[in-house]
This record gives sequence, C-alpha cells and structure tokens, in this order.
Amino acid sequence: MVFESKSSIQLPVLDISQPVHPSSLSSLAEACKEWGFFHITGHGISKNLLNKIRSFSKHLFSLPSETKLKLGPFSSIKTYTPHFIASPFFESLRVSGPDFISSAQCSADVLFEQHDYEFCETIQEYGKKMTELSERIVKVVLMILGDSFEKKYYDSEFKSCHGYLRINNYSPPDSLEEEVDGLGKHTDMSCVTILYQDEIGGLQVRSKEGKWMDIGTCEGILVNIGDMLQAWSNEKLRSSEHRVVLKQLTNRFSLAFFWCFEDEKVILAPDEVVGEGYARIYKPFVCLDYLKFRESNEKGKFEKVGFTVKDFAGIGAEM
Ligand SMILES: O=C(O)CCC(=O)C(=O)O
Ligand SMILES: [Fe+2]
Repeated sequence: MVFESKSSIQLPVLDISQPVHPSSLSSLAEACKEWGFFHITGHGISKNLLNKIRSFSKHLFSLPSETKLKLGPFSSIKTYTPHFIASPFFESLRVSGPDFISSAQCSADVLFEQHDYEFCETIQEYGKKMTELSERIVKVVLMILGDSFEKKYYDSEFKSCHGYLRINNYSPPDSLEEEVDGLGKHTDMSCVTILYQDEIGGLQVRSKEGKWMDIGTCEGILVNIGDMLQAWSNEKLRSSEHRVVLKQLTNRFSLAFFWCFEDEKVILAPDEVVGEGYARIYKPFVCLDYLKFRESNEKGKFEKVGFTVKDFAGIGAEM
C-alpha cells in the first residue's frame, strides 16, 4: 500500500523555564502564524509522571464499556466520551480544573468503585503543572504579539482563563491497509492547548495550502494555538488545523490540556492588537455562544470539517 508522501515540519522549541530571548520571539511568531504549533522544553513534566498517567489510562480504558458509560455521555457526570462520537477509534476522559482532584475523584469513584487516591493525586499534579505552564505560555504569546502586551493585556484579558484535561485513548484499527483517522481534522476551541503524544506519533498539521504534515514526537510536549486566540489576535496567530492518523496496530495515548476563556467573556481584539492600517476580521462574540455553535454543528459528523470561528464570528460571515 502506498500512501501519499508526507513531510514532517521543523517547529521551534521554546525553553519555557528561561526568560524568552528576543531572538527566539521571531521564530515563534513565524511558527504561530504559519502552523499554530511549537514545541516546549523545560516544562518540568517528568517521564515518571507521564508514565504513571499512561498506566492509569491503560487500566481505565480497559474497563468494560458498561462501566465507562456510567460516566457519559448520557449520564449526569459526562466526563467520558465513548467510541463513535469523535471517531470510531477515539475515547476520552475529561478532568476539569481548577479542582482537578475533585473532578478526577468523581470519575474514579464510579470507575473503580472506591477512592483511588493515587490516580486523583497524580492527575491533580499534572493539572496544576499544566495550569502554571498555560499561564506562562499565554504571557509568551502576548510578547510575540507586541512589546509590553503582556503587561497591558494579561491581567485584563487572560486572568480568568481556566483549564481542563482530556486523557485520550486510540484503539488500533483492524488493519493498516489504508490510512485511518484516529481523530479527524479540527481546530481546538481553546486559547492554547498543551499536548503530549506518546512515541507512536501520528499527529499531523495542515498547511495553508492544504497539505498534511507530520509532527515528530521527539520533543514530547507541544503547544497549539486555538480558535479563541486566533480571533483575539485578529489572525496574527493561527488556530492550527490538525488531526491524528493511526499508524500502528497498537493503542495510542495522548493528553490534551485546553486553556480557555471563561464562558461569559466577550472576545474582541484590542485596537492595538489589530494594528493600525489592518482591517478587523472578527465581530465581538461571547465565548460560550461559540462553544455552543460548535457543539450543535459537530454532533454525529466526526468525518466532516467542523465549522470554524471565522464562520461564526468573521466579519462578513453568513450566520
Ligand atoms: O491525540 C492527539 O495527539 C491530539 C488530540 C487533539 O487534537 C485534541 O484532543 O483536540
Ligand atoms: Fe486538537
């Protein structure tokens, strides 16, 4: 079987533990505009922590479907997304912040029929680290957009952001005779997403010309820009179109942490971010209204492109 040849892309790597050097801002700005992705190192997430979550994930997703379905999508808890919602191969458990421990506990109590302190505490540790990283990443992204934008806009616009984690399990297809989407083309609805994919890889990003490019696994942790920042930055940052292709006949594990605006926030690019001489591309919109719009357009259509933030709030877009 011959697949269309794929290329992989080289993304800049940001050492998030260090002050950002002005010289690295331009390559980050370029990557955020072109791909909406970059790598991070210095994130303080140990292999040991990732392996612990991976082994919990293996355990929980191997539980019988009847048990997992107690968590959703038709129960009151709604933390579990079963197969055949996002794709036939994808299932996921959601843990919401800022109190990750309570959220994890809610699911664990149902799944394991007893308190699993280790699971809850491990998730809490990961959620806390991801929260700190997200705050730092948003500050760096503001620096990319302009001198002193971090000081001007972080507190007023991004202080009330919140995060949630998705533990994702991809089941292997029956055969690899043709390319299989584990998760179809989409953009994230977040401001930024912090993504860990295991060594199997398969994450791809779409170029502006529509070509799918592989994203290597070597650096481990990735950041991608979501719809909210694309709109807020008046497209100085690109919300990446990405997907997951299943390449091996084994389970694939990933962790996606979504850093989002509060539901009631009105998203509107400040004049200074739009920039003098540039046309404003988005009308102001309420965060929750966009989330609802996406939800209503995506149900049962996992094979289709979801509607974008531009369809929703782009100036001149038909509603
Ligand atoms: O599994 C992955 O690597 C990507 C997951 C993803 O894109 C998402 O959950 O939005
Ligand atoms: Fe995604």
